[in-house]
This record gives sequence, C-alpha cells and structure tokens, in this order.
Amino acid sequence: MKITGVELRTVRMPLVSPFTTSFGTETDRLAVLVRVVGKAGRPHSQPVEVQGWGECVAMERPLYSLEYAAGALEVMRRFLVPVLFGQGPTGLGPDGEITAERVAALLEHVVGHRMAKAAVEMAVLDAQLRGTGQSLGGYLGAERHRVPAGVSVGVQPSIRELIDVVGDYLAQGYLRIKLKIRPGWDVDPVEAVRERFGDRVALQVDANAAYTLADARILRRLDAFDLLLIEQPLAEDDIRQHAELARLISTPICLDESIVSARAAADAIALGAAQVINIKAGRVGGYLEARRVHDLCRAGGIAVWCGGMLETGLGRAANAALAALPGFTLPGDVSASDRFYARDITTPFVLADGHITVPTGPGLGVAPIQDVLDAVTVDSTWLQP
Ligand SMILES: O=C(O)CCC(=O)N[C@@H](C(=O)O)c1ccccc1
Repeated sequence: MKITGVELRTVRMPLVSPFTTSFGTETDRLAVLVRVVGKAGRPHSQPVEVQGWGECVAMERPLYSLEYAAGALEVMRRFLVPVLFGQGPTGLGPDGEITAERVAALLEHVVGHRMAKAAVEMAVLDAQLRGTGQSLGGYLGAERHRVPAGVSVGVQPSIRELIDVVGDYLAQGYLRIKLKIRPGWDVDPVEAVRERFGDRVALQVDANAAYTLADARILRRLDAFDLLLIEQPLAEDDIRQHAELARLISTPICLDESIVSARAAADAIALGAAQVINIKAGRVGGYLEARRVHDLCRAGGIAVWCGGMLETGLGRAANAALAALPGFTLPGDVSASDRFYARDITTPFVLADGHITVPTGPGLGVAPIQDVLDAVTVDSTWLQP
C-alpha cells in the first residue's frame, strides 16, 4: 500500500461515571486516533483507495505509563507518520509501498513510544485488511466468534456503593469482576464482595503498582478470597520483587504495566514474576507484538487475557479480535461500550449473554460514525508527504 495522507484526530469522550484507580480518577477519555489513507494495489486491476483507523491508548496524563496523549500526538506528527511517507532513515524502498508487517521495524529507530507506534501500526493494518477484505480476527488467528466479557470496577466512595455497582454489572451478565484496589481499599472491599455475591463469582483485583514488598502481609490476606489473580501489585520495574512476592502469596500474580514487549513477558515468566499476563496491544507496541506475547505465553503454559484502556469502539473492536485467539483463556476487560460511554464513536459493543461479539467485517469491522466522531473531536491535523 502507498500511504497518501494521515489524519491525527484527538477526541474527548465523557465517561458515564468517574473511574477511580490507584493513580487517580478519570471523568473523561482523551484519545488520539490515527486515520491512514492510501492506495492499495490489486492484481490485474486499478489501485483502490483504502483508509484505516488506529487508536492510541495513552491517557491524558502520564499516570498509568510514561506516555501521554499530547506527547504521543507530537511523536506521531514529527517522528512516526513521516516514516509512512518514506521520510525515515531507512525509506520505503523503490516502490514506496508499505505493509503493516514492516511498520514496527521502520519505526524502531524511535526509542520507546510504544502506544504511539501501536496506533500507527493499527491504522496501517486496518487499511491493509480493508483492502484485502480480511477481518482483523481472521488475520490474527481468532478461533472464536465471541469473547467472554469481564468488567473493571473502580474504587468506590463506600463499600455499600461498591456492592451496588458490582451487583449491577453481574445483573448485566458480566462473567468476571475486576476490583481496583489501593492501600486502604483492598481486603475490606474484596471480603464484602465475596460475602455478598459468594465464591462462585470470578473475581480478581488490580493494584496498578500501588504496593511494595513491605505490604506482603496485607496482600497475603487476599489469599483467603480465592481470587483469579492479583494484577500488578508492585511497580512496573519491580520484576525481581514480584518474583519474591510470588513466593509469599498464593494468589497468582498477573503483570500489566511491566509487560511492555514479548521479551519483557519472557523475562517475567522465566523469573517467576508472573503466572498470568494481561495483554494490551497499545502497551506492547501493537497488535502484531501482542500476538507474539500471546504465542510465547501459550508455548509456556501461561494464561493470558486482554486488558483494556477505556478504548473507543475502534480499539474495542481490535481487542475483541485479539481476545478471540486461543491462548486468551481468561475473560478480559473487553466490556460493552456503555461500561464507559453513553455514546461510542462506532456502533456500540453490547453484552450478549456475558459475551462481546468479534467483528467479522474487513479490518476492524467497525468505523467511526462521522457526526458522533465530529461531536467529540477537539483537534484534527492532516499530514501528507
Ligand atoms: O475496561 C477497560 O477498558 C478498562 C480496564 C482497566 O481497568 N484498565 C486500567 C488498567 O490498569 O488496566 C486502566 C485504567 C485507566 C487508565 C489506564 C488503565
């Protein structure tokens, strides 16, 4: 495909309710979307114009990771998108063609900025697949047409409100509950949910790196509640400490922030720092790297599930496709659009019998609804060679 232009569009979408984690409270989602426009050659026929969408999962503030939306926008505008036009150090070769499979290598000279790179690769991949007519799920190797939906529950103002929120999600049919925890909001909320809803509810917790090894005694108290896993209890770069903690608690440790690549996943597994891995395509640099993490974990007998970053329907569609790969044996954070948004920029993803349906159309299988997209757009930049 030959890329003829790229739009970098920033959207701001209000959340249906404040979402509180150990690192802060979100009331809206600022996201940078990438729209790639190109011409796709086809054998024995005229090239066709194609376009594809990518979503950058970097948050507005660098609190989950060191990337943030405005920074990602700048890196894409100045350093990543020009490479798609052949202006990078390695160029695109004589025909100026680019494939999604080459994007990561072409962007490798830029250090880090995995979420920005992932969004660019995702847009090129979507455009490429819309040109060939293949779905993202089909391309990645999806084996299911629907995926079990878990839901992420933020820190609540009180235990009573937590019980109401969890009860509502269970009534909607969610198959797994993830509770955000932080020091001072951990054992009590977990105990209350277990007492109210029983032992049969699939339950896990996510600390977003809020604890240290000195908190091992508190974290060990969570062993009493038969949790599926405890997600990222310690800091992103505390790999050795997570391995030490794994020897002190019986709840399986799942890593999120720490797993920035397939190599990081291999190291964490080899060091005993992770028994489960949360795969987020944006965090590892793209859906192709996400599939490599999946393949590596599957080979090592490590269960994986698909994490979420409050994506719009674009990222949600891609996550549903990823979560349909065979190694995704645990319900992920691929919830319905209305978990976060009253109005999604795509046709909303809805919960059906506790599952989210994997799109089957070409590429992502969804596209923004123009008037809804325009209503939440705060900035748009058009770049061309
Ligand atoms: O379902 C979703 O999209 C959100 C899932 C979720 O809890 N994401 C968490 C996380 O740490 O994984 C998060 C929240 C806010 C910002 C970044 C990440």
